[in-house]
Amino acid sequence: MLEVSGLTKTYGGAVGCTGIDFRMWPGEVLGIVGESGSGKTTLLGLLSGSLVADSGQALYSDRGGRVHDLVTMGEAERRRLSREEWGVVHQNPRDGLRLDVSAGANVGEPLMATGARHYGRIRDRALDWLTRVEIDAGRIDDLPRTFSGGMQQRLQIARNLVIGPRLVFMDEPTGGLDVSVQARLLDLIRELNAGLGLSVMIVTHDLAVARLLADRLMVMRRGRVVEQGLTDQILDDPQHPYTQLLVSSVLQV
Ligand SMILES: Nc1ncnc2c1ncn2[C@@H]1O[C@H](COP(=O)(O)OP(=O)(O)OP(=O)(O)O)[C@@H](O)[C@H]1O
Repeated sequence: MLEVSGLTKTYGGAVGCTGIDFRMWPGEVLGIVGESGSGKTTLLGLLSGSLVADSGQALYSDRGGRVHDLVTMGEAERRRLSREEWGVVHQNPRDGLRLDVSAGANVGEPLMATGARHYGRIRDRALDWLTRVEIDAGRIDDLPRTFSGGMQQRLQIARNLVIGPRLVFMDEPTGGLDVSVQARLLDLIRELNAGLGLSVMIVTHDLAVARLLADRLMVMRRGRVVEQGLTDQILDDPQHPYTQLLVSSVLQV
């Protein structure tokens, strides 16, 4: 579904990420781990369209089997893919929600953006998704600002998944949530991945989150991928000295 080679982004003289090579298959959860500043968010931004790469290639095969290079594709096509095939879940739900409209409208809007017009059906779909992410149906007309952090995060997930995306980018989706809320959210992401065959690229600095969710891991350091492979293999038998340090929790904060 995604084949990335030589992807590079610098900020002035500073390296964001460089020479990134990897592949991603449909239905897979790919975890990106590494210390702060290792380039995880930069990589996610390059793929999801919020940043522009300096060089490299990222070939994405869409639902219809058409291949697009995310580095060189036009803005109109990128917007179409964002609307119809991708989701982006931000660490801070406030970055991914509209706080001044109701929970129902937050979930309904992406449907309208993809052409849905029938109010009753849009509301039904929104209601269905609120229930799936365990938000009480009675809260459909409430503003997200009246929700707890965990509820806002689940609402952000519903807003992203209502259009039935193929690929969802998640940047530390459970960061800043307390442990029990985090556990429920991780269960939810797992269910959605298994139930919908959704592909997920998830950035986390938390190896326990990576272990629970990811089929495969990429370990980043100073803008480069130092090791990648099956999650169990990487965490149980790390080969690169940096991964060994990471796993032995010396670098975990
Ligand atoms: N807008 C920017 N301007 C200048 N440098 C930046 C910018 N964004 C990121 N960088 C630099 O690029 C490098 C990679 O940053 P990035 O945010 O991608 O890392 P990260 O692994 O996501 O870190 P964190 O876990 O702290 O979010 C860092 O050295 C960072 O200082």
